[in-house]
Amino acid sequence: MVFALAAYRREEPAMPPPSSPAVRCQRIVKYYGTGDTRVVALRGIDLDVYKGELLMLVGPSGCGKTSLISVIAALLESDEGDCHLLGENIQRMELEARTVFRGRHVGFVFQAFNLLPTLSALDNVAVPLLIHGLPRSLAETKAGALLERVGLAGHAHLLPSQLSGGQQQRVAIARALVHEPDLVICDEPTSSLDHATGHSIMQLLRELARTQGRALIVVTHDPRILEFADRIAHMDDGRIVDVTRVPGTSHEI
Ligand SMILES: Nc1ncnc2c1ncn2[C@@H]1O[C@H](COP(=O)(O)OP(=O)(O)OP(=O)(O)O)[C@@H](O)[C@H]1O
Repeated sequence: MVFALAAYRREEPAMPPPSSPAVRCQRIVKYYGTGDTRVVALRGIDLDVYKGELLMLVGPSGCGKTSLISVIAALLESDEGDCHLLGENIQRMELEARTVFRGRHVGFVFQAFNLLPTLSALDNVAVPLLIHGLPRSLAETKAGALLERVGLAGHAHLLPSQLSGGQQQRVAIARALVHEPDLVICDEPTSSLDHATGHSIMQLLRELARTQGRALIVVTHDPRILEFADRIAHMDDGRIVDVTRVPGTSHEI
């Protein structure tokens, strides 16, 4: 499915032109299963994603979006081709090095928020920093600053169940960004939110990515948020069939 594009407004300051890509996929092929039951999920994907860029990945169910972001994040090994993240071929790394590299450089935002229900908003955001070995007081200071940045300074000590869906997604965004990753991967970040909340979440994601030069990949079925993209990669049957540049973008790649 190829989404129609309308005219878009641009409010953020222009970013400088990108240099080397944060993500470079070359001829990525992914199979599941063997023999008669083999499914070809990715059929030779070439894709670059640049720092400061928001790339949306769209297409019908089963076209390979989840497989592609999983290969990019090295959660899934491809069967052919290479994927470089920040110039590193992470698929070729040992498992432990790959996990450390992913933990340091990639942040994730999911449709279902995936917050830990017994931890406060502050502690949820601090978790990645504690995992990276930061002292608790420093982790909490950083987490608090990011909660403030996403507009939830007054909600730090509330549990996820005491927050609205939009507020929970803001906490999830703060958690995804607190360790300052170079790449943020968002899987359907707005699909459980109403239109206005989804809009404000996308605005926040784009601002936080752009001002800090991060690369953002957003998988979505939600045509209402396409206006936030710099580029839209349309997938079908394991291929990228079209890449649309959204009018007004400052990136000349
Ligand atoms: N673990 C698996 N085992 C077998 N086949 C799989 C597996 N995961 C995905 N597939 C198949 O691979 C193809 C691509 O799936 P994928 O989940 O990447 O698509 P998608 O575009 O993310 O779909 P959706 O929008 O529904 O999440 C589909 O045909 C799917 O059925």
